[in-house]
Amino acid sequence: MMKSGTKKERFFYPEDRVIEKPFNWKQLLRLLNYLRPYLKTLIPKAIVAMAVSTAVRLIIPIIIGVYAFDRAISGKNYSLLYWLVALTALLYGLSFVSNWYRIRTTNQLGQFVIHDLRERLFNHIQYLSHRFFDSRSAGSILVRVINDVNSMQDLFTNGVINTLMDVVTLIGIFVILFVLSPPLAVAVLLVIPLIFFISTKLRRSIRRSWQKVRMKMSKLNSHLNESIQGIRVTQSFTQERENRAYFNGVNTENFLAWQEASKKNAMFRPFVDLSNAVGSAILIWFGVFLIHRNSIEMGTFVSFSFYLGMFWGPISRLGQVYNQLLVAMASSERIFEFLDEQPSVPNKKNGVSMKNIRGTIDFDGVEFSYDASRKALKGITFHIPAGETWALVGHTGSGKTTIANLISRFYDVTAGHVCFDGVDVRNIDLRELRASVGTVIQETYVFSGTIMDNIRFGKPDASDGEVIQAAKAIGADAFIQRLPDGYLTEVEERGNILSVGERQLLSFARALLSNPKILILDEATASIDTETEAVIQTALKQLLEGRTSIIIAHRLSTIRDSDQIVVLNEGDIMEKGNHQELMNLKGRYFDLVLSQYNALDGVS
Ligand SMILES: Nc1ncnc2c1ncn2[C@@H]1O[C@H](COP(=O)(O)OP(=O)(O)OP(=O)(O)O)[C@@H](O)[C@H]1O
Repeated sequence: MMKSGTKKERFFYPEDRVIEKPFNWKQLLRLLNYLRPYLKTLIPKAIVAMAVSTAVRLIIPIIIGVYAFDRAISGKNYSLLYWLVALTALLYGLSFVSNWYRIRTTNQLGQFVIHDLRERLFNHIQYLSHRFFDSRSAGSILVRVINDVNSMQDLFTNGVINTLMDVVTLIGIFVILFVLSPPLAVAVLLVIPLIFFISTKLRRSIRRSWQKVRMKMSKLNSHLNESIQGIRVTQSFTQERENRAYFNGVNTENFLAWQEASKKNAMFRPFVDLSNAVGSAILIWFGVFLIHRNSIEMGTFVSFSFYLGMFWGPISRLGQVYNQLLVAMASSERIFEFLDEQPSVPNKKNGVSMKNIRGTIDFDGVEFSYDASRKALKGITFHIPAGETWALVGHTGSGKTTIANLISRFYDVTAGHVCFDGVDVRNIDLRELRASVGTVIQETYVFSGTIMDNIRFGKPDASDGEVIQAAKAIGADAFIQRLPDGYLTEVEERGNILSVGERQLLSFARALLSNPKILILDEATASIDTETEAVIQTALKQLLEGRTSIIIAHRLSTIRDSDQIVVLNEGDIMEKGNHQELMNLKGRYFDLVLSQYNALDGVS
């Protein structure tokens, strides 16, 4: 029987996301900086709207209590009462408009800030180097750009302006209560600690429980996603039962977390009612006592009951803002961590222009390590004259792709130099460098869009005619014509409707159209059948014409005509020469060729 520990490892989804972080002033200021573009536009509008609605809310209880009750009704001054009713209606109207305007502007403000932040984050991530993506899954990056940014929406929409409004309202209420009747004010304020407890402690505990539910839910999602994506492998290895057991486990965890959260949630409303009841009891008991003693008038009592109802909202929201802040601290820390990440391959300011590159490539004592523990390249030196085609061969893991990665400067060398036309790639403008190097890799990425768009990817201004010409030259036209809408067929992300070989042809056409001076074909013909290969061998000749090319291939038949073949072994060059020279040498290359022919003989 399989040990449960092994089982857990198979489906491991880290729950490393800390939901809350302690309050940090510096980080808050950095966050608030995102409000800066709106300091002269939306923020003043929101503040004016907020001030008007707060003032109206504070005034109305006095008009009703002190003026309507004590002056107009007690004094039987009915014309005053009519005026007061009209005034109150007007003020409520004003409050309605200003509130609507405040909510609209604060929502806009929140959306703008989130939009800016997300745009900035995405832009920044786009320019980060391969090393960054090596150590992170696409999912974890996605979570930061979507969820972490989203979780700050509340803070920017409701947090900033509403906090100001709530603070002003609370101070206003306190001042008015103490002016109206200090003893009754003290008595009524006794309820505040209870409200505070509910709105912070209880609410936070409820919120954490819901967060736990969300985390379990996301674990469930991850597993579901993996299960569906890998269903073919699961079924072929008959692992459905294992899968189901794990899914049931996570599903139950999710259910239990939900049960706990809803139990706590159920306590919230009764506690709110309790605090209202306690407040009203104090007001009635002590208020009536004070009326009896003629210390306050009826109107003051009425105003107090209005204000008592107004406590709950601001205090509760202020408690919530604090919680929002703690969540924003955690999310913003993760966002800033990405924003502070500098590309490990920096673009040099005023780098050398490569617009008229000839295309010589030099490796001079190049060493490279992906991680400190082992070297992927151990001192490689070669000189590729412009326009030549070189092939890299060698066992899996011998460093072929690494050489290609260094030519495109996806990584920087650990020691030595990589030069184009004698200029170290670190001194060349990165955009121009990458524009000069075209790469066709085995796992061609197909973007959602039409076939036409996908070929046009490397040269967005190419005309339809140019695209079709490139596809024809590479022998891709035939299969494209067979698709339902030809060049206008929509291919989903990752191009599931295309075979691996077809995707490969697409990327050849893409490379031909972008017309790079240096071309790297990394195992590019591996998934193409021999018949198609014959077609594209001819096309390849055209593709390689006038460019410096590096072909990485396991299938040695594709590289026979290369000017030079470099045989790599564990990050070192073992042999170098053209096909005939290396065959005469009867060394590693000879063995490789022989073993491939023997394998083919065995098949036939
Ligand atoms: N992103 C990476 N992070 C860490 N190590 C890596 C990374 N990419 C490759 N390696 C390691 O570097 C070594 C060289 O890998 P490279 O991809 O250059 O081999 P290759 O000759 O192209 O192999 P293949 O023929 O299988 O494509 C291997 O040992 C590999 O495990």
